[in-house]
Amino acid sequence: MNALLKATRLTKRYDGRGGCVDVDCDVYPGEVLCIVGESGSGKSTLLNALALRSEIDSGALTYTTREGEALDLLTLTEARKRLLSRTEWGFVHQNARDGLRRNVSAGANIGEPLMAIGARHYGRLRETATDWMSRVELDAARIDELPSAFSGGMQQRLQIARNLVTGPRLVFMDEPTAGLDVSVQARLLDLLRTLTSKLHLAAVIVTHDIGVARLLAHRLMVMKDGRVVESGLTDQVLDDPQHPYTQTLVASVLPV
Ligand SMILES: Nc1ncnc2c1ncn2[C@@H]1O[C@H](COP(=O)(O)OP(=O)(O)OP(=O)(O)O)[C@@H](O)[C@H]1O
Repeated sequence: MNALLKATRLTKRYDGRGGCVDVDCDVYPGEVLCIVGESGSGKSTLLNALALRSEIDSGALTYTTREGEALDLLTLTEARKRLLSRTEWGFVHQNARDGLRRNVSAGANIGEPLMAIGARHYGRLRETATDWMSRVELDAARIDELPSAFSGGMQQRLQIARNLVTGPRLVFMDEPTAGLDVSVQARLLDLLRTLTSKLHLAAVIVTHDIGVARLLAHRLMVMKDGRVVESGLTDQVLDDPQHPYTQTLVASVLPV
């Protein structure tokens, strides 16, 4: 099976410091990859670089489209990047406020990405939005309410619906459950696991929470000081960590 997204020696630094360095990474169709590591290890920098949300210093990055076309992402025109992010990708922000439009209704938040790729039939847009409200376990009767009327966990569900409504193949998520109450977090993780599996969705998820990674990820990449120090199948990495840093990370969350 060919990788959907392939990064080779990807480097993004800030004035020669921080960021991420020489990262190799493959994401396969339907696979959930979690990037874990402590604060400042370079997780968000890498995620933003992979999702073309920041300039990359060096390395290679390719993506294979639905049609099987291998795109060199680093030489893509802005128009093509936009199309890619509207039709094949999603990006879920840690803070739902960054991924939702505050002054339009929940339904419009879900319908807008479809309109951006040409959908115009109001009745069908509303029907799809209603359907997606239910799929992310929101009360569809609240379709006309503004995002601010929903709780933090519900807003995150809305953001997920807005991202998935166009049927992307790859979704990037930056700490999607951070900052939520534990019980809200657990339900959201459950939903994410169900959706990624049902939709055969590939996802790259940044988290500092090993518990989140254990629940969601097929594969893990452990980062420290901007570099990947260990990667592999989730159970393998967490049950038999090889790098001393991973050992510390795993030991720090073992039940006492
Ligand atoms: N805009 C920036 N300007 C300068 N340095 C930055 C910038 N963004 C990140 N860095 C530095 O790059 C390194 C990696 O940061 P990054 O935010 O990618 O880590 P992270 O693992 O996502 O951390 P966190 O979990 O706290 O978000 C850190 O040393 C950080 O200080």
